[in-house]
Amino acid sequence: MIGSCDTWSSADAVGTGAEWSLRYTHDDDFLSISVFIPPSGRCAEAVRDVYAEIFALTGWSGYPDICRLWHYIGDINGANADGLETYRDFCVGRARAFEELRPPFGMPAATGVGSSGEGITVCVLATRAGRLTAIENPDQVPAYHYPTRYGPRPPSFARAGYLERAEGDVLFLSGTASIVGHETVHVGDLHGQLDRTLTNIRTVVGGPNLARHGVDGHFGLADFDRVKVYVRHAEHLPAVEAVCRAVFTGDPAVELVRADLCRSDLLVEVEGVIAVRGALPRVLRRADQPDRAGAPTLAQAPVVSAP
Ligand SMILES: O=C(O)C1=C[C@@H](O)[C@H](O)C=C1
Ligand SMILES: CC(=O)C(=O)O
Repeated sequence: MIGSCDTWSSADAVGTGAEWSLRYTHDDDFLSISVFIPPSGRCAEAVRDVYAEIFALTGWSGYPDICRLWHYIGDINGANADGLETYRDFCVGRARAFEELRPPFGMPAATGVGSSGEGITVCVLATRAGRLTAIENPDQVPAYHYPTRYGPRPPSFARAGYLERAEGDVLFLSGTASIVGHETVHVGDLHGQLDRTLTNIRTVVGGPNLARHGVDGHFGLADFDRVKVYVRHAEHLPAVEAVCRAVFTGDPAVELVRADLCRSDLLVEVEGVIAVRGALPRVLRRADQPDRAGAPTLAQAPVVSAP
């Protein structure tokens, strides 16, 4: 299973290019970046440096707001050369980038899961149009405030991001799991973790929570246009798929993949996207989801292939 990012093949891509270690594609509204960090004994410094490149590119390219990131981390629960879990090493580098470089946007929506390949693949979606609001969940401690029992530096992401734009708003839901406060709940219980994950999602996208963030909207599981589910154990995939297809009833493109997760006691994680008033932006559609005009599109959402 290799973490990878789709790159655009759509004829609508305005441009593609490479800068430093980054590859990018952009259209009128979005900049899509992908970068691979080769495996090493420790990753924090390389992660910090790659994030510095990402912040620089989004800055001078005129797409200043990072609205979504995906991180596919080889051996995510393994130990680095110092015995620190790889994910925690990754979080140290990312936190340093945010603290030292202070990007102009709020904490972005993100996903951080395992990849059975080596190294770290980072995919970024940035925009220049619209107003981006970071969304938190009142039932969860913001990840960037997690205590040090989860690592020397906390993860740097928001529970969701809400992008208000003239063409139609977009809600980006971060990878969401069975965490209440800052603790994993229902350890060892797949259905308990899935139920809590779905409850967290309903809370994040519900009207009262969005209103607390100054966003006018009320959504539920049936409003999702795309859902991606990461499941730690392959034998759990059928049961998780049955539940997800029963609750995400808005005919979304539900994808399930086997993947390790950022905490060794997590069994399942769900991310998604909601298009508000209109179609999903082309960059967010799956390759097999032609747009209404029938033109093929290639979504930015990365592909984490099953083993
Ligand atoms: O570290 C992240 O960016 C992250 C990890 C998981 O909690 C989940 O995938 C969301 C984001
Ligand atoms: C671990 C996880 O999913 C979170 O921090 O939200």
